[in-house]
Amino acid sequence: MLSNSNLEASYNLRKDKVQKAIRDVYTKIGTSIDIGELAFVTELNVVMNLLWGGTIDGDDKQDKIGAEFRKVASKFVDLMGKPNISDFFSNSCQETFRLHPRPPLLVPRISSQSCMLGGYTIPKGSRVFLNTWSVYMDPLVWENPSNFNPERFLNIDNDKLWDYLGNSFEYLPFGSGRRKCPGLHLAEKMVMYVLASLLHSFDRKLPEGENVDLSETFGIVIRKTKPLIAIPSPRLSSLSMYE
Ligand code: HEM
Repeated sequence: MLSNSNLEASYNLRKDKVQKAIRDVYTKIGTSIDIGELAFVTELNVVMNLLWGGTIDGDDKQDKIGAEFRKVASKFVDLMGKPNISDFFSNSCQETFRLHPRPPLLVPRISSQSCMLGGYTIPKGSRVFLNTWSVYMDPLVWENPSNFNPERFLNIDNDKLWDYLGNSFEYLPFGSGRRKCPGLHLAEKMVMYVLASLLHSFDRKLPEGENVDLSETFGIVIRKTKPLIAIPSPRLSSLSMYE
């Protein structure tokens, strides 16, 4: 829309609007004029004319520009209504916590009284391990559970609150109840902040001949079997921005 050729094509329109502004000012000689408002209104008039097109009689080019502007503007409005990159980023963290939970089992609990759970009797005093990893990999709970799909957390069609507070039993990356992770708010912010800062500040590549290997080794916490080694290079325009 604002390419040189399009601006060139709208030269007559711009000239008209500026001339009109000059004429207006001329009629107000000797009085005070708000220059900022004048410039703003003139620019707005040009844009509005481009937006609705066909301002200059019989000039096809103007119609084309108007149509193009409308297309761009409607795409923009459409985009504004959609979840943005920051949603996608936090959804990516949520999905990472699901697909790669740090502790596969929550802290063990002891049942304070006998109860029935999923058709099983849990006698009073039993030590209970909650295997959240197997919940996250259960196709009855998560569609295509082994796929990395941040969009599943977008909450568009479902009323689930996918937060970290431990209220949805399908998703407990920081546990639930009185023994849930006391570091959750710190961890939530730091993971996002550190990851976003790294992505913003550096490009990265793998060492020669290496591939990304996501295999994991089970334990009290799940670890990557092979550490991820990446070679960073600066992305920001000036080295002083890293100080
Ligand atoms: C991404 C980072 C982290 C994850 C995914 C995570 C996850 C968890 C999980 C699942 C539990 C078990 C909760 C339960 O059984 O209900 C837990 C417990 C715990 N976490 Fe974290 N955690 C993280 C970071 C932290 C940090 C930063 C701290 C401290 C500053 C912390 C301190 C603790 C402690 C002390 C417990 C034991 C709580 C208890 O048994 O009462 N964690 N964490």
